[in-house]
Amino acid sequence: MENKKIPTPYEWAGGVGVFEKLTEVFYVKVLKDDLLEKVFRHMSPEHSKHVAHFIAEVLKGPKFYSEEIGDDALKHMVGKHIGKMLTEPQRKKWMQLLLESADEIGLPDDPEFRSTFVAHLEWGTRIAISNSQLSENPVTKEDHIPEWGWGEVKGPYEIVGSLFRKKEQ
Ligand code: HEM
Repeated sequence: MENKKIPTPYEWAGGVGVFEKLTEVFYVKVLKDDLLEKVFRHMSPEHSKHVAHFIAEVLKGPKFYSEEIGDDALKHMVGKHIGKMLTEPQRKKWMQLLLESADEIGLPDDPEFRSTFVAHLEWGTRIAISNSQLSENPVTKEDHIPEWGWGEVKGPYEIVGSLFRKKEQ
């Protein structure tokens, strides 16, 4: 693995256009969904792009969302969920539709990428539900937008041939 640059999950996914396409397809589904339509019917025109840019930034892409929103980007994002009283069935549906959209647009489906991608979303949606029960924004100046790497599975960049090949020490 010497001298080999490890791609970020963002790069592996294919760049910002892929994330924008993902959320575009996702919100078409959301607005047709019984559980989620009422949650998102008043979303801002930039919402889909902002969510795409946030996820791209978390997966170690360029700081699109931070640059668009400014210093308080995380507080702004969390603030959008505060008081919304989102439910677990809504969260589950959000996950289901997002992952269906991922398959539809051909987001990489190798086990390593999907594992880190789903891990982030599973974590993020649970935080969103939890924040939505609050009436005040808990984000402080010390908090920052998370960064999500490859995690324990290691990346597909290490896998040539068998998925289960034993790694050289
Ligand atoms: C990993 C999971 C999630 C991420 C990354 C995420 C990301 C975001 C971002 C970046 C915004 C702010 C958009 C902007 O600045 O214009 C936002 C707003 C919002 N999110 Fe989430 N979110 C997640 C999960 C959820 C879930 C599970 C729900 C509901 C079931 C939800 C409901 C909303 C709503 C209602 C808004 C406000 C929409 C608007 O007024 O424009 N989010 N989300």
